[in-house]
Amino acid sequence: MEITVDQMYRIENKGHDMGFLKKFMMENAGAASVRRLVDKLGSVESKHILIFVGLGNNGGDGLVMARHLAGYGAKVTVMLLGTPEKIKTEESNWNWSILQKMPSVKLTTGDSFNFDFKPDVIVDGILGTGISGEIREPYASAINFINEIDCYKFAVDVPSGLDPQTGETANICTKCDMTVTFHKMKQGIPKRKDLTGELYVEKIGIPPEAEEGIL
Ligand SMILES: NC(=O)C1=CN([C@@H]2O[C@H](COP(=O)(O)OP(=O)(O)OC[C@H]3O[C@@H](n4cnc5c(N)ncnc54)[C@H](O)[C@@H]3O)[C@@H](O)[C@H]2O)[C@H](O)CC1
Ligand SMILES: [K+]
Repeated sequence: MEITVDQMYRIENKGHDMGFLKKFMMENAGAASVRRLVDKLGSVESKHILIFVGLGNNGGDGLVMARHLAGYGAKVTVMLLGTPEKIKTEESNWNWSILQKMPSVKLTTGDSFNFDFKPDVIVDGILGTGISGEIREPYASAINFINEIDCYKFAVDVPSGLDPQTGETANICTKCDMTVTFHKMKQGIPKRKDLTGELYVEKIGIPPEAEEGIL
């Protein structure tokens, strides 16, 4: 069953109000994404993984992935597209503060993408269901950078720039090899397999009762 983006937000909020907090949904989203990635690649040990994170909860899922991937022995670099004070939600902030205590993960911020390594994998945690309008900077430059590099590309929830409701793209959009979306498929995503690559839906622990009155 495919659902709308509006239904997804309402289910998420209802689950949160039931006490299954968004930070737990985010944890499960990031963990499920890493499991899919590790299943696909076999091992990520010693692989250079570059994770682009936006300031919303799509970025928060990317921060969770950074912690899990470090646990699998990957060399993880996080590129936060903005300054830490601008991180929008409590759950993303919480995950950022954990990474600040983890020297195994390199944290970078800003809009200059001069890395001293060639990534084996890029994780796109820039924009998810919160996208609106044309892509603004520095997100636009990050999306262009991702599309110009030759490596394996993983999209968190939806390739950034793709509207998960309509399947239409903004001015630019990442082209990925795998996309993992959460809870249930959103209507626009499967229309664009050319951008998502392999597409999976993962449960993130939201009680089915949170759908009552919404689906
Ligand atoms: N489905 C679930 O139950 C869960 C989903 N999770 C993840 O959360 C994101 C949605 O998070 P949200 O904070 O609502 O939105 P985004 O991260 O997509 O974007 C937020 C932020 O981005 C800015 N923005 C919007 N449009 C543009 C644009 N065109 N150019 C530049 N910047 C833009 C704007 O400021 C927004 O505030 C979902 O996709 C999942 O990945 C949860 O982690 C767990 C539960
Ligand atoms: K994304």
